[in-house]
Amino acid sequence: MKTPAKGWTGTRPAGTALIEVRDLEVRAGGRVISSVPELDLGPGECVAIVGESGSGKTTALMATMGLIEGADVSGKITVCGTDVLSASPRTLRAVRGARVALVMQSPQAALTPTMRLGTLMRRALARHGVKGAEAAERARDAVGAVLLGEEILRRYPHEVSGGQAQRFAIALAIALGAEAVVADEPTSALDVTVQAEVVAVLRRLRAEHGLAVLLVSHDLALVSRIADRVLVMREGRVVESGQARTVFAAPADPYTRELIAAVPELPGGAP
Ligand SMILES: Nc1ncnc2c1ncn2[C@@H]1O[C@H](COP(=O)(O)OP(=O)(O)OP(=O)(O)O)[C@@H](O)[C@H]1O
Repeated sequence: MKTPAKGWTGTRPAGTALIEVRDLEVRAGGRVISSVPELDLGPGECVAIVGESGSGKTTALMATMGLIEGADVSGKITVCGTDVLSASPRTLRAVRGARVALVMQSPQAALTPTMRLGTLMRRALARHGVKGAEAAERARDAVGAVLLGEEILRRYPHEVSGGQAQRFAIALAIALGAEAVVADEPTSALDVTVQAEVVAVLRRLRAEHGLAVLLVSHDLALVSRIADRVLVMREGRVVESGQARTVFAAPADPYTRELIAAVPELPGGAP
């Protein structure tokens, strides 16, 4: 029998997480800009990293995906069984391309402006060996899964809204068979109603497709609606981590209390 994972990460057997981070440290300019002692993301789970601007959230996420440049990264990072710090760029690209998808703040900027979304999806699928009728079916299913109509596939990036572009980016991940989405502030460029749509889509995909989500956000209200577990970062360190419900109901660290107090929608937040 496998040994259960330690601490707040729960009772999942060791080695079954999609993403496992231990003793991560990112150093730049002679200081530690981000350190995460322990982070596990299992199938269908949502883990959120929260904290003020500059606290090291994005750096932790980028290091996990093997995307840090100009800084030293140490520790142990495993994504879908791949040791990120020793893997070749090619292996890392394969993991990021298909099994774990990155969703950034402004997906529109990442879409080729002269290419219809359907063409873009077909090409991405073709790169992974999926063509013809199967590609068409996957594309239709994936846009349906993020609650977009099929006509989105005939549009160009400038013809869709920010929320639709964000959902399309998630659909692309689903079509490629991603098991996890790693999202950096996926809703911060969107207005409140559209943010709610993106959150609803992520929740649905977790429930129906078992999609795991690793989320960076400074939006605690959003995190409280979607995350199972949360890490609170300040000045490059994790000051508190645990089950989201527990952290939001009874924050142990004064900084977490401060963050929560600033959000009126949260219990414990200012009226
Ligand atoms: N390559 C680098 N070299 C030096 N400093 C860096 C580097 N990358 C990030 N930093 C610094 O590390 C700190 C953490 O940055 P990071 O972007 O991870 O914070 P964040 O919590 O995601 O903030 P935000 O919410 O504003 O994106 C910042 O002070 C940033 O300026």
